[in-house]
Amino acid sequence: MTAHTLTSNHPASSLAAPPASVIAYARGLVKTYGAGETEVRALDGIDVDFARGELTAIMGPSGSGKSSLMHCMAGLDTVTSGTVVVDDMNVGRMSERQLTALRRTRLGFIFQSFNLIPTLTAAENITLPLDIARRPVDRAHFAAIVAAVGLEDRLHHRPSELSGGQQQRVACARALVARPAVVFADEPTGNLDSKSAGDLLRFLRGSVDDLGQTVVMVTHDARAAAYAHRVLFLADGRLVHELTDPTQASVLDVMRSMGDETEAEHEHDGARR
Ligand SMILES: Nc1ncnc2c1ncn2[C@@H]1O[C@H](COP(=O)(O)OP(=O)(O)OP(=O)(O)O)[C@@H](O)[C@H]1O
Repeated sequence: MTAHTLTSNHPASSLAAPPASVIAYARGLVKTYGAGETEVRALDGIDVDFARGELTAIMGPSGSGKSSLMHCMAGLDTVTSGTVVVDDMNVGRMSERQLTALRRTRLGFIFQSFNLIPTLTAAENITLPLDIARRPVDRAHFAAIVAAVGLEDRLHHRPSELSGGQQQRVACARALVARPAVVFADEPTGNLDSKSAGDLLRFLRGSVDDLGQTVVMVTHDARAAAYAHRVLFLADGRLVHELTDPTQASVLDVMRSMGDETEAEHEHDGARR
């Protein structure tokens, strides 16, 4: 395990070009909501690199900017200032049409609430991004992903006929089927029991280790973060800490040192259950 406090929120590092192993990065990323007295600075000058073929977790107290960072990186929200590059594309300079195309063809998404189409079967939900983009389905890749998430005998079921864990595995398969450059997962285990959460996290980590996928995951859960190669910690819209090869204990230690006692104690109780 390696831990260090980050000091990269300064202008000089904004000029540093990332190495080729970086698939997505932000430089001087600022995101504000509202204006005048009601302005909220959700991201306060973030410099960050996301390595190709790694699972990166983003943690931090409620309101620290985790979702804002993910949404800006994924072209789901506009950037106030700074640069965001994903898969060699400057997300901040793209039109809404280009962003839609980027999200459909180069990015995968997994949300806490699964976001499946209720009238489609599991198989149809999984291939939806390719069908919308009118791209052919690589049947061998489809079969490999479906087998990896253990959904072979559920492909013809609709979401209402699946458990929460199975629905999230469908969402995972959907995120991976188009071989995206990056999968963004926002609290993917937030609605799952601990067994289903463990299954999903093992699968996500496996997609990185076995398929070379890149995954960026926002989570409150120290157990989930321990599946990552690297954990980034946000506070007040800044990157304040980073762990490589984290364990649940090392993540909880950082959360406590950041004063995130409530979350840390909650996680500790959860770990004992
Ligand atoms: N659409 C919005 N309009 C106004 N303020 C917003 C909006 N979205 C986020 N914020 C504010 O920006 C800050 C960062 O929010 P963000 O959702 O990114 O934090 P978070 O770390 O993901 O929080 P949580 O863990 O509670 O989901 C918060 O102060 C939040 O209230």
